[in-house]
Amino acid sequence: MNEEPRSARCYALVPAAGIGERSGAGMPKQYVEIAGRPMLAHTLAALAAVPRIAATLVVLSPADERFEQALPGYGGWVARVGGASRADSVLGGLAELRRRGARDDDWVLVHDAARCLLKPAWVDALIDACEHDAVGGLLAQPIADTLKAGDADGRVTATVDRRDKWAAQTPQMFRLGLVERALAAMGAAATDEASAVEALGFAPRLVRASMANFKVTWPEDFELAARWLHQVGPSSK
Ligand SMILES: Nc1ccn([C@@H]2O[C@H](COP(=O)(O)OP(=O)(O)OP(=O)(O)O)[C@@H](O)[C@H]2O)c(=O)n1
Ligand SMILES: C[C@](O)(CO)[C@H](O)COP(=O)(O)O
Repeated sequence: MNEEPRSARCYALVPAAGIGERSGAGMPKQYVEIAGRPMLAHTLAALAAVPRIAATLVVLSPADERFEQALPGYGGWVARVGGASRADSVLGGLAELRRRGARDDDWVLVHDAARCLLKPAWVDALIDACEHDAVGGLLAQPIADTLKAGDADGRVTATVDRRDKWAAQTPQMFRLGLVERALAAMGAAATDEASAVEALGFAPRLVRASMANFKVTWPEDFELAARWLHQVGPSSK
C-alpha cells in the first residue's frame, strides 16, 4: 500500500504496566496519589502540554483494573499491551502506534509513567535537539556525586571516574523503525531505549534536563515528589 507523503510526527509512549515493587506501595506506583492526583495523571498532563506531540499512548498491563477509576474520562490513547519487562511493554506500545497509523520515520518519545515531575519545557528541549538528528537522544543529567561501586555486603569496591557519566532519564526520542528494531534485538536486557539503540552501533544525543526529573522508585520518593508538586505546582511549562 502506498502511504501518503507527510512530515514526521512526534508521538509519546508511556509505559505504565509495571508493578512498582521497589516502591513498597502495595499497588502499582503509577496509581499512588501525589499532591491529590495519581502519579500517572501528572505525567500525562505534562505530555499533553507539549503541542508538538501528536498523540500519547499509555501502555497498561492486560490485567490492569485501576486505570478507568484513577483517570476517569481520560480521552487519550490507551492500550493493554504491557509485557513482563519494560522493553516488552514499549515494544507492545510501538506495535499499537503502528496500528494507529504511526510510521517508521515518525519520532516516538518513550517516557516512564514514574517520572511525574516532567516539565513540558524539557520535552521541547529534547525535540529541538533531536528532530534533525540522525539518531535521536534522551534527557539525562551529568553525575554530580562521587560514584562508588559496591559489593553485596554494602562495601565499596571502587570509586568510579564520573567525568563522562550521565544518569539516563526519559523521555527518550527515536524514530519508530529504529527503536523497534533495537528493542526487538536486545529484548528484556534493554533497561532503556538508548541502550538498545547503542547496541546497534549508534550514539544517541544526551540532552541535559534536571535532577528534578527523577523516577519515583523507592518509598521515600513519593514525599519528595509531593513536596515538589506542592511547591512548584503542576508541570504546565
Ligand atoms: N513490565 C513493565 C515494567 C515497567 N514498566 C514501566 O516502566 C517504567 C519504569 O519502570 P520502573 O520504575 O522500574 O517501574 P516498575 O517496574 O513498576 O518498578 P519496580 O521495578 O520497582 O517493580 C514505569 O513507568 C513502569 O510502569 C512497564 O510498563 N512494564
Ligand atoms: C528508562 C530509565 O528510566 C532510564 O533511567 C530506567 O532505565 C528504568 O529502569 P528500571 O529498571 O525500569 O527502574
